[in-house]
Amino acid sequence: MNINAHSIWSDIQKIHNSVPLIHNITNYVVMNNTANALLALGASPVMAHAIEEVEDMVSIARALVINIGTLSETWIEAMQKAMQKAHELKKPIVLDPVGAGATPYRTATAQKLIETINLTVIRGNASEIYSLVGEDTQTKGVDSTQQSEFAIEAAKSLAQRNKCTVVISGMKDLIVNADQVIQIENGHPLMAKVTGMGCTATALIGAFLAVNTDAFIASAHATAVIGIAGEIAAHQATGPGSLQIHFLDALYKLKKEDIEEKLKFYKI
Ligand SMILES: Nc1ncnc2c1ncn2[C@@H]1O[C@H](COP(=O)(O)OP(=O)(O)OP(=O)(O)O)[C@@H](O)[C@H]1O
Ligand SMILES: Cc1ncsc1CCO
Ligand SMILES: [Mg+2]
Repeated sequence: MNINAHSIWSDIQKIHNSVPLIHNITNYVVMNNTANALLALGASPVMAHAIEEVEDMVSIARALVINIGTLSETWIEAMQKAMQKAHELKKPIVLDPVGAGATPYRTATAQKLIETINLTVIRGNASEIYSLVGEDTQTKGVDSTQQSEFAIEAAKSLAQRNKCTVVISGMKDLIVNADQVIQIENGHPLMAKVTGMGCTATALIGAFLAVNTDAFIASAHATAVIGIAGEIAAHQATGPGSLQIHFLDALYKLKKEDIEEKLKFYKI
């Protein structure tokens, strides 16, 4: 399977034209960042975690984004309820296992959510993905202690076992399913100095899943777009503060020519 500027642009246009509602159950830290990124991309975000409304919200949404960044018991219940409804209605679900591998509670919760139903995509950094297959690793809070390649076998087995796509983010981004791997080399180190860039990648994957039923390609497209927008933003920014602002503007103003010029990916 291949991705190119044309296939990425075609998905972006579908997002612009259909403005898909993306239901996010996400953490307090990044709610504002990920909602703004979804808007800049052309999607329509809503953050809703009350157990009383998650089924109704997911029923009108085109994709569900689950993020365990600031979890507690009632949130987990709401996540499971939303996931079950999404599954019933055949809507795509993307999980961000934030901090899995940092505490047993986070690792066990992420694993429990994965077992709840078949997810469409799981995206995390290398430490988080590695921890999901029961391997002992130390995630440093929400940050990875490993390079992306470290988690590739874990990602493959996770993808195979759960019939899903797995995205490992970091300096290199790896898009993994049972029988193929794409490496995307867009992005900039300054992105790791802004909280929630990974959570933003997960939310954008949600938007691409809403318009593209091929989860592997949709994930690769979203990952390339965040990397390219991050690269453009980093060249204009003087530090993490201005990077955030420039990132939203770059995402909003992204052109097909930018993708043609900057897209860097390899099949491995
Ligand atoms: N050193 C780097 N070089 C290039 N891009 C990077 C680098 N580090 C992170 N990125 C990019 O930043 C984005 C977030 O990836 P990262 O692995 O930092 O997520 P994360 O650890 O889940 O972050 P968070 O928990 O803060 O949301 C990805 O798009 C990734 O490609
Ligand atoms: C810093 C932080 N802590 C919990 S969630 C979050 C956002 C980045 O993952
Ligand atoms: Mg993360």
